[in-house]
Amino acid sequence: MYYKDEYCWGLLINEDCGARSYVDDEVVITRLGGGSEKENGKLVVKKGQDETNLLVRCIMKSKINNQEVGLVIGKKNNLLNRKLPHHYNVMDYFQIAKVWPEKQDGQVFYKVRFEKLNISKKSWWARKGAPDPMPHEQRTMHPVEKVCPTCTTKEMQVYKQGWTCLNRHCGDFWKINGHDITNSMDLTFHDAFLEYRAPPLKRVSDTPSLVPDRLPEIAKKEVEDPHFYVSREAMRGIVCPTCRRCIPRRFWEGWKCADDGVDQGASAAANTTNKCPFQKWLSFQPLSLEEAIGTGSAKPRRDSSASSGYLQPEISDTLLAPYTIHTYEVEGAGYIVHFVANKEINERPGGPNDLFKELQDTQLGLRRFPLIQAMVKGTLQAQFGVNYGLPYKFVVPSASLAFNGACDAIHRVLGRLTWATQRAVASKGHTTECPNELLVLGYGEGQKIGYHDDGEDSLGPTIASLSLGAPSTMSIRMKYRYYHGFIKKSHRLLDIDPVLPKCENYEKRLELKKNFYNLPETAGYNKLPENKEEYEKWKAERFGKEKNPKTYREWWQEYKNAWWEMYKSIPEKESRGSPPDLIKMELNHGDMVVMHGEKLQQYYEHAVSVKGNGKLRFAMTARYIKRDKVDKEDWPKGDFHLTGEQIYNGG
Ligand SMILES: O=C(O)CCC(=O)C(=O)O
Repeated sequence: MYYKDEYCWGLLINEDCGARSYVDDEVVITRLGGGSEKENGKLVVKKGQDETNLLVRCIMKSKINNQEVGLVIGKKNNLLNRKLPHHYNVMDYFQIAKVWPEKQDGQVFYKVRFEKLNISKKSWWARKGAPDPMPHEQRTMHPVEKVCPTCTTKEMQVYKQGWTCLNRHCGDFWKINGHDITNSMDLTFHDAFLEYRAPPLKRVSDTPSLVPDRLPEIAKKEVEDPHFYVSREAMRGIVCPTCRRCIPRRFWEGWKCADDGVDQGASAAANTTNKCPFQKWLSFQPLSLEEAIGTGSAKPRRDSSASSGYLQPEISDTLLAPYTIHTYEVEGAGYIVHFVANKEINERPGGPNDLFKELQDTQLGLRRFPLIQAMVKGTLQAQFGVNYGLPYKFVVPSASLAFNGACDAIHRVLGRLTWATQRAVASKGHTTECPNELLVLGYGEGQKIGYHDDGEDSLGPTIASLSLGAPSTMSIRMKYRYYHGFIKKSHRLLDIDPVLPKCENYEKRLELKKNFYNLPETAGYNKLPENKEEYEKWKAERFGKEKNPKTYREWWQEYKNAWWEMYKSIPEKESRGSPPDLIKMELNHGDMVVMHGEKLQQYYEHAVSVKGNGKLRFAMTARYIKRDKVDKEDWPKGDFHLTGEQIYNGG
């Protein structure tokens, strides 16, 4: 359901709309989603709904206030017995004719009957050969109505099998002729219930078209604003004027309807190939640095972490001058080095100011990739990207470009990040591999990348990034499961819990763990097994011998009980939310960040958002990808040879 202000504005009907779900040329009946699970291929209602349920509240509010609802039918919905043209197909505006509770698997849940608003016109999804619709005034069919003898509610007959009271608080609810409906699956809708038409809805608002034509407005905006292409509005999709398909803005250059060049996008998910020739390329005028940064974006040279309740960095103006260096020690995980740039660094020939300009003047091939973990398969990332060198997770291998042949700016960025990688790690007395991959991300107005990690097993432990253009904030926090000690969805306790410093209930959790492992009281968190191997070794030593009076299962059960006892004793407000940010870094034009430590990616996650009204930001992130994790034929893509000015020495 798409809802706002507790109004239902739109609904997607896809697979599994529940028992008796129904779609014809004008009527749609569906259950309000949520609370059911598939068991042996059958949808079983596990959790009931009542009037306090958000979806029920939204649908009721829309019904009472005569709010029309836009319906979208998904390809997986087979109630129409026809092949639908797209993955998701906009039907039309509907009115909510009836909302009522039903009972199944011992749970009460809600159903909705929608009626198409404009019934004077044949629906595009109407059966082949269906006659023209009858005028509204000739539709006289109406279901029989009865007054419930127990609660006096007047109710229409919904089911063929007989009349039932649909007031869920009445003793006669879900009874036919005084008998409980035991097998609700046998019920069918009465013909009159399907065929009656509610009085036409007085439309309350000037509802926008469900298939908006944005092209005239885009043409106007492009004339008014030479930087329209990075605006929020320019990031939205359009409807193809040729084939009526929704086209997301997949390309930096604009919109293209055909699927060519889309490897894992929405069309791949829908398993279709579209060859429509329509494309709309935007006009581009490069942004100056001032325009990209935007007005009103404060430019603190110190991280927020340096001045508030976050993890404090160690600050040095001399370590790698002219950069100011902020070093964050993330105990038990690794470290983060923030290279804070300044005017002198940025203005040097070939430096960040020049790079920002050159990157805009180059056709980089930026495009939006599908999110790896998306609720709806094929959903695209907000920002645009292009990958150089060995392929990284966002792209299919063939989409990564070789360093050889990349423009000079890319090589200079690589030079800077190679230098930053080596120097940051050397400042802590370590060494690391040089990068062989570079991901360029282009962010438009207000865009952000949500919390994620770069912790794939194909990656080395060091990640370096350079920020150009608009300022942004990088936030780093512990992952939910490590912060709380259990998995969010299943509430399953972590068997290998590292009990990291600053996690929730640190002391109590550490004490329980030390008891569990029989560790001395003085032992720190770093004595706990950290991986499966260490854990299995401990388990074999302790429980492998017959003489142990307790089995591992009993031991674990006792620990689990004690853990949840401890958890229950903590006020809910303090213990269930998202983990707090540990570090907040202000990334300004020319800044670089190096994260080092495998565990940093394993236990922590980071997010970056463009600040204020910043309009354009490039983030260039260099990593080392382990060659053996990549197809041999892609290896040459990671080879490069820097010459002259491309080699950076920190000036
Ligand atoms: O935008 C940035 O600075 C960082 C991008 C990022 O998190 C990534 O590439 O994984």
